Amino acid sequence: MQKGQIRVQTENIFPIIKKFLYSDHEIFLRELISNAVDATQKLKTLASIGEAKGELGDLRIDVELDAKEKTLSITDHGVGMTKEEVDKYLNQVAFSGAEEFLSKYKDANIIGHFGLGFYSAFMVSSRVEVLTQSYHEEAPSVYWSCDGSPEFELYEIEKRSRGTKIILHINEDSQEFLEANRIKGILEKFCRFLPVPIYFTEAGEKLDEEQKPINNTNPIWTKKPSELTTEDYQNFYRELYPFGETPLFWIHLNVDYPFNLTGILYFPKIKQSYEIQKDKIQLYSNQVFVTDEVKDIVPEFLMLLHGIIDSPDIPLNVSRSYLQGDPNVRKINTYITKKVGDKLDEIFRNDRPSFEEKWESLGLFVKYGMITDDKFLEKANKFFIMQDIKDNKFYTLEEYKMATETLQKNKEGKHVILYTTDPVQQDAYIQASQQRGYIVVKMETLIDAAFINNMEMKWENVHFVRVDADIVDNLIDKQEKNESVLSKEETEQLQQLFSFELPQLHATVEVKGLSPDTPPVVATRPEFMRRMKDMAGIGGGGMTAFYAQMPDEVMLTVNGNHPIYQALLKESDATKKEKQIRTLADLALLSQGLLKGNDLTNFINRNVELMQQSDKSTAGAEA
Ligand SMILES: Nc1ncnc2c1ncn2[C@@H]1O[C@H](COP(=O)(O)OP(=O)(O)OP(=O)(O)O)[C@@H](O)[C@H]1O
Repeated sequence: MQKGQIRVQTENIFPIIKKFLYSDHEIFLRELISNAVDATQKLKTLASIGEAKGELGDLRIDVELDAKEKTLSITDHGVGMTKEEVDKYLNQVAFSGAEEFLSKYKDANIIGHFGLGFYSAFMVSSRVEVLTQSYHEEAPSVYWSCDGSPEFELYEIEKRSRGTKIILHINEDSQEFLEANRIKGILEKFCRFLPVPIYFTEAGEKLDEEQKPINNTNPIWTKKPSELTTEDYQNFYRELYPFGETPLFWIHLNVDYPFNLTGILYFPKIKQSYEIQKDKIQLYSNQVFVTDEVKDIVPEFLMLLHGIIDSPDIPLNVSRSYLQGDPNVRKINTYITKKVGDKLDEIFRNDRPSFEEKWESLGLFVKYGMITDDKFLEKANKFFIMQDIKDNKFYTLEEYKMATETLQKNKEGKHVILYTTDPVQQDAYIQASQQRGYIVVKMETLIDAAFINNMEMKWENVHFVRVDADIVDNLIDKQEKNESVLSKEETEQLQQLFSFELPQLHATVEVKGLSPDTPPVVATRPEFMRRMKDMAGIGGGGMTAFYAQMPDEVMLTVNGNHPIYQALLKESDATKKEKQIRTLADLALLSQGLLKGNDLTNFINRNVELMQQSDKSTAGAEA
């Protein structure tokens, strides 16, 4: 029997491991099962090149819980270890790097706590025993045991069958790991797609002939896309997210150079932007679950996708801040972005109707991507589409520019994209625009305000104008003059009549000669101010908070050419004239949703009164 001291630089590493990984003790099981899987895969490789002889047998891994004995054991039928190997791997290797270990794990924000390996067993055990038989048949079976102090025992034992059994004597602080449900939960989380079948049993439980492994050893992302059907992809999605709706489509990732990455990304169906859940992508490393916090690994805008990424080339034992600078991670980011762009482009070109049908969900990813990622923007410029409110027709940017070339270019030669954020509320303005032959597109989602601001900076020669930002004559700023039929005196008189106080509003009045079929008063809200208020509304920081405090800005354009003023200016009853003027202004405010509370009540009362008066006068005329 060999007794000895484990060679460590730091006297006792275990309390330190415990301290650093306090919240993540459960990963010991992932580490031990990963080792068992590695040992099994190694054996298969050796057998395939003729180095391991004889029957391989059932290469399963068994996790057994004995709550009475307070043990948890993991048994594999892999390569096993000789006595020399146990000495080399379990005694020396893990401990020689104690200092390196400590410096690595000082940063608590480590991605996967990977590479902690066998010694993580001591986080939860008061003693660890190893019984192992190497695939070299002539080598004797060995026993190793250690209680977490640097002392260990190592000796030969009676011949066992090939493989390794690790017995953990669960310590006082870790009794939770003696609960079957806790263990099942951990297995479900980390081992769901491991490539070797894993079985869980409790001591005393009757052995079930039909027992099924807890894992799916052959998840579809490891297969070739050509072998898979639509149904396979949809079923796998359901396996991952049992409550999810059928995804719109998916991308099968598969590269082996210059880095190794496989996986499937799904585009989920989204109806409302507030439904978006980030952190739905799971990161795996050789089929071992690592994390579902993929920030820094996946481009920000693609965090809205669902699915799985499996890459052994993402460094997992480093801190997140380090990860951003990692060249592999940067390449992976670029690759995924490119793949997503290509896929969208492909669907757009091959099946535009289906692309348009999915735009309600897709639009969100695409716009988010265009805002945050210039490489993606380049691609997306070709398949980004906008929908005409009139006939629901979709336009790409180029198509829109072409369709509006003659009517919607302003005096600087910029293309003016007219949009609505609320087709019901802005109906009057939309109709006015459409009468001019303008194309008004929908920009109704939460992301659109930011999107518009961004694209005005990124797209050349494009200017967005909300359909109610100005009177229809001025929406496309062409600097054309409208002649007014009113005399200078009449204009001044009108200006005077409209200059009453509007509480809570900052109103500017202007008398202009518009076409006679334009309403008598049009209320508009200047684009810039309104955007700032919208941004403040969704919590934009900085100056937007200041704009939130400001009263609503409104421009009242009085159409001097409207026939109503001919009669109104001649009205001798001053009160009646005042009331009518006020009502015209209120109607305009009403169409902008700016008439509220007391003003709205006054408006109603005043109108009823006006109607009664005209009733009386007609009644009087009849009498
Ligand atoms: N179940 C096992 N069967 C055979 N060999 C094993 C087994 N478990 C551990 N070993 C040996 O012990 C070595 C050290 O294991 P440990 O888990 O500490 O590190 P590792 O697996 O090499 O790397 P990682 O840091 O990724 O876990 C392994 O490389 C392997 O050679």
